[in-house]
Parts: sequence; structure tokens; C-alpha cells
Amino acid sequence: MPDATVTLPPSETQEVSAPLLVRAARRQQGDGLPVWFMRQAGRSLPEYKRVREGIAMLDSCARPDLVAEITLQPVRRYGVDAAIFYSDIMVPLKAAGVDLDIVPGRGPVVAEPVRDRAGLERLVPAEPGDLGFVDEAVRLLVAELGETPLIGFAGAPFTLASYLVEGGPSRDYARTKALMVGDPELWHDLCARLATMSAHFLRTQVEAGASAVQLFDSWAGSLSAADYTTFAQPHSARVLAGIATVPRIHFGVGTGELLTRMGEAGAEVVGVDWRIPLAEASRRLGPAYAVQGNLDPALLGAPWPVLAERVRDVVRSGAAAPGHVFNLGHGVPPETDPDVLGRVVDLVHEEGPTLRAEARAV
Ligand SMILES: Cc1c2[nH]c(c1CCC(=O)O)Cc1[nH]c(c(CCC(=O)O)c1C)Cc1[nH]c(c(CCC(=O)O)c1C)Cc1[nH]c(c(C)c1CCC(=O)O)C2
Repeated sequence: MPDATVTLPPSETQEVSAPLLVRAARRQQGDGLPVWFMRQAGRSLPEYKRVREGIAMLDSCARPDLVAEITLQPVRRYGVDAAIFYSDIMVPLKAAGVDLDIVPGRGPVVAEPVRDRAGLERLVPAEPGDLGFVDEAVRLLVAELGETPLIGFAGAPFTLASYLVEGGPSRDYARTKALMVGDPELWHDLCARLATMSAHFLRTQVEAGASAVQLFDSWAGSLSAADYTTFAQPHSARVLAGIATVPRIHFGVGTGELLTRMGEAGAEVVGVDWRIPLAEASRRLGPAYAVQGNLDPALLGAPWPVLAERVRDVVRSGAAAPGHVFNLGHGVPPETDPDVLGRVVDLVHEEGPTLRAEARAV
């Protein structure tokens, strides 16, 4: 029999040894199905609560030893196919000197919201060395993780701007949208600056060894497709354009009507929430994109047989896409029983390949 490594062209030889997550993102996974969870590290884990005791969220993000430990916790516990860097979308802003805090149970709170040009002028991107703690943590992690890929991430300009303009979490993004349409020049200048910060945060992680990245535009689903295209997509595209060497995942909540634009912003994988089936998301996106998602996180509290059937539904629907990374439709809720997540991982690993093969044969 000929030696396969000799007959394959170099690019394909590399694919054979690439992590399953990376192969899925490149639409080369076959029946294998990688699984990880947004917010897999954090408050649902007792081991997380123990190491975080008495340490503020943003302080923990600046300590490479803690960041590495917290990032590894769900990998050890669940055997997920990827780690996601423990940090926050607001970290680059904090490093640039913005006075902000992450309030438990609430989210990011900004002391002086940015609502005019003077506010924008105060926002000076961090110098290259200012994210040294990120570089150090990623290097520690990549050495510890071995074969398991690390996903780096950043916040998209629209979602970051929503926190800066509102001063904290918001239901309707009224001030953000009023600024966006009322002073487009200020809006675009603000988002351009945020794009520079997020691109720098992502590049730091990729240069230190992250194998893939996810851009979180969590709140983009609050925009119409027209406003997304005018006010958000160009800035996200600039962030993603700086990171073309590794697979890029682009995620938001409630973005069923924006999926194609999110793909066109420069991603290989588009993250989908639970509101539309993956097969439908893939139909909208076409053959050039893989999908990630999309179990409804609220179902993690349902009786196991019911939940298991929903997990299988997601796997079957995802088999219609040219690539599928199993995930939730949004982050792990804090009250989640970790044992349930463990059972989901085991089910995806044990039944995923067969379910995918069956679904693809129909
Ligand atoms: C919108 C957003 C933020 N941060 C992030 C997003 C995008 C993801 C999403 O859509 O959920 C990104 C993020 N935040 C965190 C991670 C770590 C990696 C992981 O997913 O496991 C990631 C990828 C840790 C965190 N980020 C946060 C925590 C909890 C803080 C704590 O434990 O004290 C963690 C582990 C805090 C945070 N930070 C933010 C919010 C809304 C909150 C929740 C506030 C709360 O309910 O307590 C802003």
C-alpha cells in the first residue's frame, strides 16, 4: 500500500493532523464532531468558585497562572475538544485605562460612558506591551494543552460600543442606536478605535499560539440587517481581516437575519443561537461556511432523556452543513449542573459520528 503521507499534497497532510475543531472549521471533518461550550469556564464550576474566591473578575484576568488554571478546568472535567481563553471582551478596554468593573450578576459597568467626541478622545488604544499578561497566559496554556486547541476571542466593535455608550448592560440599546444614527461620524470613529483594540487583543492571542478565534458580537441581533451592514459589519470585518491565519468563528445572539452578513465579514464559521435550526442557518449561508451551535442553554435543566433527544436533533440538523462545531446557542447558565454538561459531551462524542453519517445518508 502506498504511504498516504507521501501521496498527499502538503496542505492535506497538515489537515490530517489538525485538531478536529480546525478541520470542522475548514469543512473537512468527515463524521467527527467537535464540542465545546461558550462560558464553559466560570460560575457553573465549583473548582472555579474556589480559585476565584476574594479575587475580582478583571483582576483574575490579569494573572496568567489563574487564567491558565481556569481555562484548563473545563477541559479536564469534560474532555471538550477546545479550550476557550478565560478573559473578557472588556479586558483590552481596561488595559487601555477605561475605568470599568464587572459586577457579578450584572455585567460590565463603565464609570464614564462615552457619548461625545471628548469621551472618544479619552479612549486611547493600549500600547503593544500592555497586553503582556495575555501573551504570557496564552503561552502557558498552549504548553499545557498539548493536542487540545485554544480558542482566542474578542468582542466585536458594536457589542463593545454598546457597553461603553450605555455605561452597562442594556435591554434596548437606545442610547447606542441614537448615537449610531444621530452622529454616524462619531459612531464610525468610535468603532474604528474599538476595532483596533479588539484586533490587537486577538493578534496577541494568535501570535502566542491560539489555534482559532471567536469574535463575539453578542448583541448585533438587536440591529436590522440594513443597520448591521452600515454600522457594524465594516468594523467587524476589519478585526477579522487581521487574523486570517487561523479559523475565525463569528457569533451573535438572535442573528438569524444577519447570518450571511456575518459570514461575509470574514469568518469560516458562523455561530448560531437556538432560534433557527442549523440546517436552515446553513441553507442561508451556503456551502462556503461551517456552522457552530446551537442547543438552547435553557434546556440543560430539562430531564435527561428529553435533553438527550434535543442534543441528537442538533447533531442531525448540523449534519446538513458543510462543517459543524457542536456548542450551545449562547453561554452556559450559571446554575447549570456540571454533570449534565459532561453527559452532553459524552453523548456528542459517542453518538455524534453515527448520527451524522445517518443524517448525511438520507
Ligand atoms: C457579552 C460578553 C461579556 N463577556 C464576554 C461576552 C461575550 C459572550 C457572551 O455573549 O456571553 C466574553 C467572555 N467572558 C468570559 C469568557 C471566558 C471564556 C468562556 O467562555 O468560558 C468569555 C468568552 C468570562 C466571564 N465573564 C464574566 C464572568 C462572570 C464573572 C464572575 O464569575 O464573577 C465570566 C466567567 C462576566 C461578564 N462579562 C460580560 C457579561 C455580560 C458578564 C456576565 C455578568 C454576570 O452575569 O455575572 C461581558
